[in-house]
Amino acid sequence: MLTESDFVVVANRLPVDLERLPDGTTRWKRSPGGLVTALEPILRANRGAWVGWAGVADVEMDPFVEDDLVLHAVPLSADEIADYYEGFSNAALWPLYHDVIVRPEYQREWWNVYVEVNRRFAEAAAKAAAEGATVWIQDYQLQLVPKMLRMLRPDLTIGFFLHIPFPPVELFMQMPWRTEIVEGLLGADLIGFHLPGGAQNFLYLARQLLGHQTSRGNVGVRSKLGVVQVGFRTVRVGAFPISIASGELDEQSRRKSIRDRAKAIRKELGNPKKVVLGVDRLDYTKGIDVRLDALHELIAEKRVDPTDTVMVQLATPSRERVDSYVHMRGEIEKMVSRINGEYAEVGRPVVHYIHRPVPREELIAFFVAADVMLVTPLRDGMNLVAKEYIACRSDLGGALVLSEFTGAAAELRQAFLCNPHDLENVKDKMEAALTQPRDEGRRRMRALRRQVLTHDVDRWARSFLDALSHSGAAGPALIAPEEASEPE
Ligand SMILES: Nc1ncnc2c1ncn2[C@@H]1O[C@H](COP(=O)(O)OP(=O)(O)O)[C@@H](O)[C@H]1O
Ligand SMILES: O=P(O)(O)OC[C@H]1O[C@H](O[C@H]2O[C@H](CO)[C@@H](O)[C@H](O)[C@H]2O)[C@H](O)[C@@H](O)[C@@H]1O
Repeated sequence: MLTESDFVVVANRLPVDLERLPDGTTRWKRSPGGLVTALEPILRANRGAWVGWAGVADVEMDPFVEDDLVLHAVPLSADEIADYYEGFSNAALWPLYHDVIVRPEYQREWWNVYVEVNRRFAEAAAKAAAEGATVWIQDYQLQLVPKMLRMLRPDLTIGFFLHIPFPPVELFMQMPWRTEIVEGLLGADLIGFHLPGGAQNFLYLARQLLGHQTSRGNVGVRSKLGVVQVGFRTVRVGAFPISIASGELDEQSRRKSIRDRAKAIRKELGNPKKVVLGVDRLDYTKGIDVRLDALHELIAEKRVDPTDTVMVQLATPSRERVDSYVHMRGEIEKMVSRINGEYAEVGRPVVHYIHRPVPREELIAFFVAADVMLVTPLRDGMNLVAKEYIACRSDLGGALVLSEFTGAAAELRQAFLCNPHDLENVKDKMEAALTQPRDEGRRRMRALRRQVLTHDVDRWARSFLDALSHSGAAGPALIAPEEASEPE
């Protein structure tokens, strides 16, 4: 029988996905995102557990251990996936929080199921947590869990982190269940956002919408936390920009096998003078259409030569049953065909488009191979791809074109920053990145690397958890991994 844990992470997804194989059997596939990499040492040192959905419908099982982590699978039926995940999370909250790039749909039935599923996650977390434990809830899919969990388990220290932007107040006010959401979040002891702006938007709502007393000064980055007084409880609000396991990626990208593969990729692309790369989930927030439009016009204006420049767009399928994603996929694929139809030669496409996830090592080789990385979201909470590209460029080569509307732009100031709503500006920045003098490129990349290598995901997790351990109702601080004895 598994014991209760002193540190529990609650996220929509488990760090493993259950795969159903053609012969009817199943297996767990590890999906080592940045979050699990960052939290693994703390999870291990604190008898940690992870509560989340297995990625497929109707998985009901007792808690189990996988790769030394205790996993609690929260079952979701096919209808719940449609209403809670595809519906309320990804067709209402996601577009609302990303500047209503597409119109959010506020369906009452989706909301009811969102409440029900949040309750199930809260109950699972309450079961997994030991007396006085720390529970860290992740992201927009679970905004009601902090309050629900506090009602079930007032002894816990509860943190919440939002991975996507928290929208301007005027947009948030569209949400029919806006009061419930702000109240849900206020169940936490510490609420984290990527940027101070998100934290300040939230403080304003806590004050104006719910009438709580709040601090009024500016929130800092990993400093100067805001405060909301909720009865006798003090809730803290702060900005903690997430990052990647940059040291590990730097090390991997230096390996000979990766360098050789990067050369081979350039060769397979026909050894063009310039390789331009995009790497995204296929999501309308990512501005894949913006960069294709820009490339198309640059070629038409003869500012880019399609015989010596090649673009590769790696696009992981995402949320494929949500209408806006289906529509956008069609649009992107038309744009790729149009550019190739007008400018490609037989056997030499201008845009290579791959609608599949790429294995990690291959992805790193693409980062090493690319002269220009295009990250052009219309809005993005952080954007880890931008940081991954930089971590992979120990050669100080390459150039990053980065949208000002990403969280990453606040830190990566030496990138070619662009406004994705201004196509001429995107074109100018792409051209500047393609033609930058070598020394300027090295200077920019050196500064970008200094930022990314000193601010890794471990620092992100520690800064949040340190602030949480110092928050009002906090129990004992978590054990730092180096203080803990080795697991048996
Ligand atoms: N085509 C792809 N193949 C493999 N991994 C991908 C692909 N596209 C994105 N990824 C990975 O998914 C993660 C995306 O994180 P991020 O840029 O923060 O955006 P989001 O979480 O919104 O998708 C990165 O770690 C990136 O390397
Ligand atoms: O779980 P999915 O629906 O397949 O979506 C994948 C994840 O997308 C979002 O990522 C965000 O978090 C990143 C890390 O903080 C950040 O860099 C990025 O800007 C965000 O978009 C989402 O927030 C996650 O919950 C999803 O799992």
